[in-house]
Parts: sequence; C-alpha cells; structure tokens
Amino acid sequence: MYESTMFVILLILVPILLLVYRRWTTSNPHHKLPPGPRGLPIIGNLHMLGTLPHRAITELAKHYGPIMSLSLGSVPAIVVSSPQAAELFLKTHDTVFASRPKIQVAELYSYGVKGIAFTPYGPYWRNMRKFCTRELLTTKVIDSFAWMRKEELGFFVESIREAASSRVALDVTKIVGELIQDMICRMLFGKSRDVRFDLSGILEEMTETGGAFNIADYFPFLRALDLQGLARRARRTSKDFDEMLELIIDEHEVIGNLEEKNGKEDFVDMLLSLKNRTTGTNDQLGFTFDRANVKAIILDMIFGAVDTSHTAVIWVMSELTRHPRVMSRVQKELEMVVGDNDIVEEAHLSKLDYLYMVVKESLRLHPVAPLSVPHESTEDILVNGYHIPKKSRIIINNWGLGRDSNVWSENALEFIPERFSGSKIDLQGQDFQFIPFGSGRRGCPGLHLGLINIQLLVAQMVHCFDWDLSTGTSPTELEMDEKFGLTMSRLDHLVATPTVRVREKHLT
Ligand code: HEM
Repeated sequence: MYESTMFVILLILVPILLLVYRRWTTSNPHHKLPPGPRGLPIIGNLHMLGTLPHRAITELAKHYGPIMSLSLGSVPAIVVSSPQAAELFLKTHDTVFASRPKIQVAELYSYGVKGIAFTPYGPYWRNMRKFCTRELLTTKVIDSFAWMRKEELGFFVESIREAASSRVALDVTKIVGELIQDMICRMLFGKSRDVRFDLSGILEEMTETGGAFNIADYFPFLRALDLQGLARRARRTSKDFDEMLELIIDEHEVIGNLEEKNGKEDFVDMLLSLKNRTTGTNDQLGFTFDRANVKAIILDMIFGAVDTSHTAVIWVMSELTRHPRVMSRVQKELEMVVGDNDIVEEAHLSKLDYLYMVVKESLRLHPVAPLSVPHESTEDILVNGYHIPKKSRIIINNWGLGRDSNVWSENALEFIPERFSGSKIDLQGQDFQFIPFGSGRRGCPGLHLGLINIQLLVAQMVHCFDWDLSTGTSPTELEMDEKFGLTMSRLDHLVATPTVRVREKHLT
C-alpha cells in the first residue's frame, strides 16, 4: 500500500519538477537549450519516435536544426545531425561527451560495466580501452588470424557450391550470420562451433533485450519494477552466457598449462596471460585484471563484432543485388586483381578500390548504428550558444548525416559508389559527414577487423558466385525495409540463389 502511494506521488512529482527545471533553463539566457519539439507531460517526445526512430528524428531535425533537444521520458537528449555539429561534440568538446548513459540491460550483460562499450568515461574505461586497442585489436593481432578466416571462408564457399549445383535458394542473411559468428568464436575461443552451448540463441536474446525500448532507461525511478520483464530476461541470458564462458575459461586454463599453442593463441589465451597483471601504470587508478574483466571484454568483442559485421555485409549484398551495373563492375575488378579462378586473399583487399567505394556507399545509406551508441555529457557546457546540461544523452544521427542532400548533393538517396571516386572522404572518423564507426575517444576500436570482415566476405561471395533473386523478382523490386534495434538490419532476410562463376577445382 505504502509503495503504491509513493509510486503515484513520484509519478506526479517527477514531471512537475522536470517542467520547472526546463522552464528555468529555457528562460535563463545563459541556459538556452537547443530548439526542439514540444513534448507531452511525463513522456516528453517519446511518442514521436515510432518504430523507426532514426527516420523520425531525421525528419524532426530538418525542422529544428542540427543541434536539437528532445525529452525522452525524464532523460534530456541532444540530437546531432550535421558534420559541423558532430565535430563540436566528438572533437572540440570530446572529453565532455565521452561518457555513456546507464542502460539497464547493458549493465546486466557487462558484469556491471566492467568492459568498455557501456562503461562511463574515466580512468577505468581508459585503462580497459587502452588495453584492448594495444593488446587485442591491433592490426598485427587481427592479421595474425587471417589463416583462420581463410579456412572458415573455404568451408563456406564449399557449402555454397553444393547449393549452387542444385540451384537451391539460400537464406543469405542466415548463412552469413553463421559464418561471422564462427570466425569471431574461433578468434576468441579457438573453436568455431561448440555444440554444448546455444551461442546463437544467447546472442539473439541479448540483441533483442538490448535493442528493445526499455521504459526503465527513460524513467529511471521505475527501474526496480522491471515492467517489461527485460531485466529478468537479461539476468537469465547473462547467466547462460556466464556458464558458457566459465567452462571455456576453465578449459583454456587447463590446456594452457599443458601445451604450447605454437603462436596460435586465441583471445581467451591472451586475456588469461594478462589476468592478475595490474594495469594502469600511467594512471593513478590502476586495477587488477581479474576473471570478470576477461569475461566482460569477451562480451564486448562478441557483441561489437558479430552483429555489426553481419548487418553491414547483408546491406552491401542487398545493394549489389539491386544494382547489377555495380555488381558487374565489382566482379570485373575482382577478376583483374584476384584472377578469374582464385580464392580472395586478405592481401588483395587493399587493391580492390571499387569494392571499398561500394562498402562506403552502403555504410553511408545503411549505417549499422543509425543513431550511433549513445554518449552522455559529464558536465554542463555551452555548445554553439546552446546550454547542454550535464547528463544529457547525446545522439549522433549517423543515418541523417549520410542522407543529407546539403552534404551529398541531390542524389543523396541513390546508391552511387562512384561518388567516392577521387574523394578524400573516408570512414576513419576524421570526416564528420561520414562516421559509421564513430569518431574521437569512443570511436570503434574494431574498425580494422570490421572492415576486413565486410570486404573479404562480400568479395568472396560475388567473386565465386552470381546471385539471383527468386523467380519473378526483378533486382529493383528487392525490399529494403529496415528493422531498428541495437544494429539496423534488413527487416526481411535476404534470400538468393547462387550460380558458380569460377572453376570448381579452385574453390576447395
Ligand atoms: C561493420 C563493423 C562495425 C561497425 C560499423 C561498428 C560501429 C561502431 C560504432 C558506431 C561505435 C560507437 C562509436 C561511438 O560511441 O561514438 C562502436 C563502438 C565499439 N565497437 Fe564497433 N563497429 C564495428 C565492428 C566492431 C568490431 C569487429 C569490434 C570488436 C572486435 C567492435 C568493438 C567495438 C567496441 C568495444 C565499441 C565501444 C567503444 C567504446 O565505448 O569505447 N566493433 N562501433
């Protein structure tokens, strides 16, 4: 009884206090918030976002400008939608905007934010990130797994060849997802598929609960109630994931003591060799690297790598299927660089200039993270004359940036890879009109691996095979509807029938 009375009082009080605060901040000339649409009591602008928030937000930004404020429940949010504004938030004032908001489900999955992706800005995050970028995700380490990716790709091509010989339509979304998961698991654990665990099921549940709209993240005072049961589901899935990791780590500890791995260490081996080593010699706050850190980093790597690379490959394949002219140019380039009868090697990738333009064009129109990963401001700050309050959620509108006709010209919505020909615009985070991997302190540390995954898989798939849509569907009729979530994937799976292009003996 007492609890429900308190709940009603809170429900009335919180919006009133928020309203008073907002009035005060907007009436004080030193506290002028960026413009934004008027919201409803309690929910603010949440009702305006719909099922495809990136599209709704981009429409609103056209009206309210490149720095727009929204109220998402009780959370103040700032949407950034122009290259100039993105530079202000991600470069000029990067330190103030480099934190992450509290996200209930992410906290549950990441061992209480012990990894990097959802950890607030500070010495702990800096140490962990430095450790990941210097010890795990370096070009040297990633390239040392090229032999493994080649092997997995060989199995993949072989299985497609079998389907091609009987003209069977393939669920491209499904088989590419399995391949990427196998590649990442081999890099992390030394094994592609382990029948003892349902890793696909675990990742699916993590993506679903992590990508769901969670009331608790917008009305933190409702957290404990777990109205949608998302926290309960996340706890269960987190337990399954933890049991799997515990077993894998135990096995690595035993095997690690028994035999030398001959330079074929996986990420768990590398992480275990660092366990109990105190890091942070340059920072005042060092910490002991323990088992929970190992598990939290593994989670970041799986979560950061699998769904992102998968989603990106499927968008590129969809665009190529829809644009036979572009597909044919990519295949011609592959014939010239790789030869008409060979497997694509990672060494070929730097010579495939047109393929790189295709990948960029696809990421421009279909950024894997259309609203990036939210940042949070750590102090009150004035940006471009606007007051940005401490603890605002910063939303970088990657989707809107990629489709802005002021930046990309009138044909911004068309798929034309040639727009990157002779252009200096790259995706490394220096060109703020195009930041599919983010930029600045929080920019993606897995960019090198992500790009290899996308380029290698697409190159191999279109070099060895032609891909036809089911009978009766012309390329231009392929649906390109989106599904919003942690990553923005196609709504429908891509289904296509492969036909062999290169001679069989070279495919095995
Ligand atoms: C197509 C591939 C990928 C894309 C498009 C992508 C994109 C992104 C984006 C947009 C962010 C957020 C940047 C920000 O907050 O400003 C991010 C962060 C991150 N990514 Fe990636 N990513 C990809 C692949 C990978 C891979 C392969 C890994 C690891 C093996 C990875 C690990 C991470 C981590 C750990 C973070 C969090 C960084 C932090 O908070 O400090 N990503 N990624």
